[in-house]
Amino acid sequence: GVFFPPGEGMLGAPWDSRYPDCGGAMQSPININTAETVFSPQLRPIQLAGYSLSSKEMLKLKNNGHTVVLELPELLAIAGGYAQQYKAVQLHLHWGSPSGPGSEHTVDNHRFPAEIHVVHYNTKYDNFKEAMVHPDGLAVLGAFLQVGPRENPYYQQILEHLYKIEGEGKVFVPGFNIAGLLPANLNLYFQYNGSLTTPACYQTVKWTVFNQTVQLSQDQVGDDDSPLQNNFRGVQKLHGRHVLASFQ
Ligand SMILES: NS(=O)(=O)c1c(F)c(F)c(SCCc2ccc(C(=O)O)cc2)c(F)c1NC1CCCCCCC1
Ligand SMILES: [Zn+2]
Repeated sequence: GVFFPPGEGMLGAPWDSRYPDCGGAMQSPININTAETVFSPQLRPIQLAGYSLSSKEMLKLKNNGHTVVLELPELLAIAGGYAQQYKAVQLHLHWGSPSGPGSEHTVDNHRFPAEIHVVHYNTKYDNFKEAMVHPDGLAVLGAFLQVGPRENPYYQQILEHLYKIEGEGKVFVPGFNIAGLLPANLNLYFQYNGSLTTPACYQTVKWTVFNQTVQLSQDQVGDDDSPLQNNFRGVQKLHGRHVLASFQ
């Protein structure tokens, strides 16, 4: 299923008529205007723990009608860069179509071909359903995907199974080093308080958007017959929020 026009639900009605938070003042995604980011030296490098999974671990890959979701074991955790501990829930992708790019965040109004989101929840709550309604409940690591000369073997571990879940299906893929889906340099990032970019748009996400991009081959970024296209929400107003940067 294709996503509906940004900010609109499947019935053509704006999301916030059914989900009030979708009309809130701390919504995501946003355009990151690099001239207005605030350098914050206290932002430490993001550290990942437990991301390198054995191929004995089987991970569920499913097409939920909006995106492709890889469910992640709670073994994966953010071990640095956030004040509290967060454990992984799932990762998913946002992409465009042959007619245009599909990242959710933009940088200086530049939209990238695609964007990966690795969703984590704060372990002071019992599970992500409980966590996602609390302001410090979720942490999402976002990275932009760009077209490069070489195939990305880590993304290939997911993309090679997509044809099996064309409809709304699921398949199990062997574990691999999930960190390979993110940029090599986790020190350079933007951070701000925002929301889920899909209903119910809970304003409970501390977003980290990496400055370095991930390279995939042209074939990997998507061809015109991929079933899911343009599943990104339009950028939202900052309403006075500041975007922090871990670098100058
Ligand atoms: N960018 S994002 O993180 O807001 C996001 C999106 F933009 C998304 F578009 C999605 S997929 C659309 C929502 C959805 C639909 C079906 C199912 C299911 O059948 O399991 C689940 C979710 C999507 F799954 C997510 N991430 C989910 C948000 C819903 C639940 C909270 C925790 C998991 C992260
Ligand atoms: Zn997302």
